[in-house]
Amino acid sequence: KNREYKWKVEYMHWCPDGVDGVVISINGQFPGPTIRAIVGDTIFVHLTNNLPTEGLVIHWHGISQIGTPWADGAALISQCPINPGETFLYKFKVDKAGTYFYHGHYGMQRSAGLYGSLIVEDEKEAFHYDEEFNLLLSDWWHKSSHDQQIDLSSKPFRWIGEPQTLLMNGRGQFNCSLATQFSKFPIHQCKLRGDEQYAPQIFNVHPNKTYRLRVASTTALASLNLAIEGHKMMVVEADGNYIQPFFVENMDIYSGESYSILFKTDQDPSNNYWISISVRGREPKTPQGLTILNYIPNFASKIPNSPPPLAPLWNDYNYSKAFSNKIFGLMGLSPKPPTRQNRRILLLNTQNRIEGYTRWSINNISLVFPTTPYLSSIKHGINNAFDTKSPPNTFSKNYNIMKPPPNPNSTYGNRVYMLKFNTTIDIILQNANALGENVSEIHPWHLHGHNFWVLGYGDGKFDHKKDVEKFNLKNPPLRNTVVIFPYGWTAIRFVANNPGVWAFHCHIEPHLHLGMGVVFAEGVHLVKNVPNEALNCGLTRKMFVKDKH
Ligand SMILES: O=C1O[C@H]([C@@H](O)CO)C(O)=C1O
Repeated sequence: KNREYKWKVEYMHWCPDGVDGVVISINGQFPGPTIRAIVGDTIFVHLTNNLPTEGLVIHWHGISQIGTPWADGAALISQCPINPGETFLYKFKVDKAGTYFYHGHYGMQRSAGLYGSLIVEDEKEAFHYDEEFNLLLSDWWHKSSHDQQIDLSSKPFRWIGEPQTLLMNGRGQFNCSLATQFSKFPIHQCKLRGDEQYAPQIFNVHPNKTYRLRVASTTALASLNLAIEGHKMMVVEADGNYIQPFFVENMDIYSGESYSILFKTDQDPSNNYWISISVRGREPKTPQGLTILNYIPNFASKIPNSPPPLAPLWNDYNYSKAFSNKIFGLMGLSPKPPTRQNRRILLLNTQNRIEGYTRWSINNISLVFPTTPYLSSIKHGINNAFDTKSPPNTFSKNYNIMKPPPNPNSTYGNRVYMLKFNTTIDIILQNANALGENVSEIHPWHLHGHNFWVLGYGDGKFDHKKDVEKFNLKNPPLRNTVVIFPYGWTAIRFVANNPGVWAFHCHIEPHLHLGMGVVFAEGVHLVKNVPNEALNCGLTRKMFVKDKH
C-alpha cells in the first residue's frame, strides 16, 4: 500500500517543559506526526521546508533504503539539504516491521525538536498483546540549537552541558514535579489540567492485560534508564529485530536505539504507577522524567503511593554492560552472521584539538562534510568533491587508550571507506580516554542503510587473538545502533550489500557535529538515477540541475 503525506516544516513557539521555547514543528505538531505503516508499504513524504533561512533533511532511522539510498536523508552524504521554500519527495519502502523514528540530520536540527515516530507493523506480530503504546524519548535544552551549535564551534570550546529536561512524547516538566511529596529538593507540585503542552501523556491501562510499549530514544545527548514501577518488562524487539525475550525491572536505552517491551498490568489496580526515565553514563544534572501508568478507572491525577523508581547509579557501567549482554538474536527468526569476515576495520574514538578547537576524531580524523553529497559525486566519478585517499584502517598498536592523547592534535577530513560490494565487514569500535584525565564517555554508534550483528563487547584495548575467539557467532543480535562503553571496545559485523553511501557515527548530536563519524560507500555503480532534486548543491548543481529561470 502507498502511504502519502504532505509535511510542512517550520519553527513554532512551544512549551515542551513549562518554559516557553521554539521547536521545529511538522504540520504544527511537536513531536512530528507518527507514521504508521504495514511492512511492505511505500511511504511518500512531500516535505516542504518552511524554515526561513536554513536547509533541511530528514533521516528515516532504521529504514534500510534498499534501492533508494538518496532517500536516506543524511545531509551531504545522500542528498543536498532541501532549500528554504522547496519541496523534496522522500519515497521509500518499509521492508521490515519494527519500532523506528525519523529526525533531522543536518546541523543540530534534531536537538531543535525535529523528530517523530515511525512504526512498521507486521502482518502478524510474533507475540501476543492486547494493546500498544508508543514512547519517544528525547532531551531538551533552554538554549536554542543555534546557540548550542555556535558554542560547540567556538574557541575556547563551550560545551552545551546537560539537558534541562527529559521529554516523553515531547512532554516534560521543568518548573514543577509530579512527585513533589517524594522529592528531596524544594519544587512545586505540578498543577495541571492536562491540556498543557507540557502536561505528561498519561498511559491508560486496564488491569490484567498485556501491553506492548514501543520505545525509541532520539536524545541529543542523554543515555537513559527506563522503568515502570512495580512492573516487570519483557524485552522482545531491538531496533526492529527480534531478540530472545528476557525480563528486566528497568532498562538502559541509548540515543538511536529502539525497543519493544511487553508488560502485564498485574499490580494492585487501586493504585497508579510511575513510568520514569533517568540519566545514565553522565553525571546527572537533569531531573527524572515522569509520567503515570493509570489503571482505569482510577483518576489520572491519583499520584502513585510510592516514590518513582530509583535508577541505577549513573556510573555503574557494570549494570549497563549486564543489560547489553542479555541481548541475543532470537533463534529461528533472527538471521545468523556469516562465519568469516573479509575486512576488519578498527576505529579509535578520541577527543582532540584542531587549531585550538575541540573535536572528536576517528583514527585521528575529524569528519567534516564536503559541499557535494558523496552519493552523487562517487556515482558520477567527480573526484574533486572530496579527498579520495583511503582513510586509515586502524590506529597505532602502541596507542594507550587509558590516557589522554599524548599529542591531542588531529586533522579535519572527509575521506570515505570504500567497501567491496557484498563483502563481510567487521568493525571494532575502540573507546579511549578523552582530553581530560580519567574521562572516557559512552558513545552510541548508529549505522545507516544496514543492520549489523553485535559480536561482543570488551574492556580495554581490543586483542586480535583472544577477543576474536570470544565473538558470539551463534546468536548475536541484529541492531542499527550499539554503544561503546568507557575504555572498552565493541565489535560488529555487517554485509556491504546495500548500494549507496552510508554514515556511521556517534548518535550524540553534538559529537557528530564535532566530527565523530565515518562514511562507507559500497556498490555505488549499481545505484539507479538519483533524483535531480537531491543534487541542488555543490558540484552536482551545475551538472544536473537545469536553471528554471
Ligand atoms: O564532547 C564533549 O565535551 C565535553 C567535555 O569533554 C569537554 O568540555 C563533554 O562532556 C562531551 O561529551
